[in-house]
Amino acid sequence: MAGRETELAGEQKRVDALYARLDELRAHQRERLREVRREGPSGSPQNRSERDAFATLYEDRVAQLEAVEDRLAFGRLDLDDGSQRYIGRIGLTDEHHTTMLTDWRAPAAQAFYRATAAHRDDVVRRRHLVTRGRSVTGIEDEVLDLASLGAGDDGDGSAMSGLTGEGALLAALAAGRTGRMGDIVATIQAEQDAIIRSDLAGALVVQGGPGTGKTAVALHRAAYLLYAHRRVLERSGVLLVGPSAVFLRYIDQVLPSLGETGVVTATIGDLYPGIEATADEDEAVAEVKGRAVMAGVVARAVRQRQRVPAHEQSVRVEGRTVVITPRDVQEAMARARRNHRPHNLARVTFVREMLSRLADQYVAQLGDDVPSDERGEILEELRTTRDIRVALNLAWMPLTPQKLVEDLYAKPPRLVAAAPELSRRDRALLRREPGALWTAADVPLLDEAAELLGEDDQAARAQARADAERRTAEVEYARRVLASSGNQGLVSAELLADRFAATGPRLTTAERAAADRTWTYGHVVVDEAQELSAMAWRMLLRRVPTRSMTIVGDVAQTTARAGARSWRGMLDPVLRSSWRLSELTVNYRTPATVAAAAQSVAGAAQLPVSDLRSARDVPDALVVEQVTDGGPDAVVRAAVRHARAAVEEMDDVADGGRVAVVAPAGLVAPVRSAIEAAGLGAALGAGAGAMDAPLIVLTPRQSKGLEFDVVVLVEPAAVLAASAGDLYVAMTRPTRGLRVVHRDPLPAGWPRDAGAAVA
Ligand SMILES: Nc1ncnc2c1ncn2[C@@H]1O[C@H](COP(=O)(O)OP(=O)(O)OP(=O)(O)O)[C@@H](O)[C@H]1O
Repeated sequence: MAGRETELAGEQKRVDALYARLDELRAHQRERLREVRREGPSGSPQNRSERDAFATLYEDRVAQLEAVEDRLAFGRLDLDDGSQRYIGRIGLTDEHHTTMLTDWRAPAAQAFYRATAAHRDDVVRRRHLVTRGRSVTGIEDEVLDLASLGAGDDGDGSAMSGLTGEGALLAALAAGRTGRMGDIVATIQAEQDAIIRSDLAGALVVQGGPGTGKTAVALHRAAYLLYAHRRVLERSGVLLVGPSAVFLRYIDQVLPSLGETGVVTATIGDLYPGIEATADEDEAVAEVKGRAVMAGVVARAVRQRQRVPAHEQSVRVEGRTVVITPRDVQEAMARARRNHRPHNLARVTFVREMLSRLADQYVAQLGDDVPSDERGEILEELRTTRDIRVALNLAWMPLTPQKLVEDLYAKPPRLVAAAPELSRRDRALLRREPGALWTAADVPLLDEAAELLGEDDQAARAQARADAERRTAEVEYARRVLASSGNQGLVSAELLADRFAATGPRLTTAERAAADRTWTYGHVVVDEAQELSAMAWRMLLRRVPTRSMTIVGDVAQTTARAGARSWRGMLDPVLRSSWRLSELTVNYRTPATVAAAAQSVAGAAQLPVSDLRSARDVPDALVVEQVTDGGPDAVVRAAVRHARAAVEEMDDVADGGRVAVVAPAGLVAPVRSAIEAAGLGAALGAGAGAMDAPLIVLTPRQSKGLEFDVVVLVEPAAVLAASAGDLYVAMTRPTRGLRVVHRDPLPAGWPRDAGAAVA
């Protein structure tokens, strides 16, 4: 015991030194910030912009140093040469530039996550430090150099072989949920670490059952890539795509806690700047819109706006007649298409060619040689003649993506012509009045249309050239400023150039990227990727031409009808075979009893479930109550009873505790009303901040990707009837307990002995 106390005291001393250094750095940055601010608003605009840029820089750095307060240091490696290496949230050096703390993402930290007794990587001992605030409250050692141990001791003591730092891990898993996802930086497991540090290049697909840490791994990988490839990714940006706004809010603290704030987060519906996809949509309609054939439908719809007239048309211009002939139109079209430019851009060539042909007719009637300036006037006259304008528009209509897609939905003959491969029923599903709100499934179609239509981008291209030149000059200037101010290494010249606001407020990379439909990112992370339709994949791949992607999901949890049933089926057509697959196999969330029941039910429903081992079990994790009498409201009343008991149970959970009632869509409103009627309304969350409240009522679909301490699941058979994936998702949300209330028989595959039955 005395040995342990001594060890703890030793670690406390070391941790104190690290926090002291952190405080020193914070004070230093704050002082620099004060100095910059003290200089006031005088000086040339150039000086002012430079000062503002440094002020923002110091503010960011202070914020970053503040964000690493919790568990600053969490590990120690004892190495063969007798040295010790402390692992933490960021790297720290002392005033002599000697390393005090190694960033968890640095190559030197990798052994903390990967070393095993079989592959020690020079590690004699791995130590996990447990801290609360700035106090060291525990240490947990794993001795990897077995020669230094007695026989029979594996130096690990894990209940399940392969888990590292089991005590710290189990403590993390058992902690109460707060409604926000936390980082796992202190307890990343080896199979997760291999994915996190996998190469930047190419598309990496991570398949794993529920609770295997896919979301956690995806976020830590984003932080790792930004660390390891900062130069490239800071400039091009990283995009993270998630399934819903609630989900994005659930995860929004993880990257900042890892010191990264520049990642753009979006749902598929957010990816077309200027379009707000707010309307809900029937699954069947979304499925049709998501089919790969819709790319051909949109392409045909565009092409059908290029039409050769059936007859000649004579037009009077200034007392003379010119004739628009089908043959001229056809030839002008052929010329316009030659460069394969998008519709609206090729149209410029078409119109120019047609006007030139009409001008030839006009000039021929004048008989004399016509000087070139007069030909210009004739061209202008023809261009502004109404009948000619109408005829040329009918032949080659200028279009916005919105108009094209809206017309497809609103004008049945257009859809018949563009989509012969769709059945009458499918086409009827797409029918919609003009002016209706956009849905998430419309966005990939609009994006497809935007690609094929293009914008008249001459002005935009000139602007882009000017911007690029100015940017090069600014980066060069920033480089000189960094060199002369001794700030190299703190920030890249590119980032500092972003901050120089010489011409009004300048946007960060993330802001610029989010506002630009044609932005191409350096890396894209997709979570719950199994839900994306074929059309959504096409859109996403346009955002990342390098195909540097992290794609995480579980094809057994697919609930969208347009989503993936297998990765190969969904990704081969868009990525060909240029993607690699990794699997996660350990469930860290759900108690083993609940996970086993969910696997069994999902297997019976023929879902392609992955192998899954569970890191732990919890006593009485599964409770089932069958309601046999009392009318249809009885199930709702039983759900409320369980919800109340669970919320009360959470009072004893340190640091949080969240309860969700997951019910079939038709029962959500009755459950909500019953909760309010029972006086539990104050605990109930709603809107964007719903996850912050102690209690929430959700459909299975809305619970996707989220987790709660206790889930009360209402009528699993009804959930299954809508979608087997929905039931698998709903059953695998709790970290402590699943309470099931039902009248209808339990779904096939429900283990007979699973769950303490309540009468
Ligand atoms: N190495 C780890 N250490 C501590 N906690 C972990 C670890 N890996 C995963 N977890 C925790 O397990 C839970 C599930 O993780 P996560 O949500 O990332 O899983 P998922 O695979 O995305 O699940 P789903 O497919 O069900 O959405 C989270 O609370 C996460 O913090």
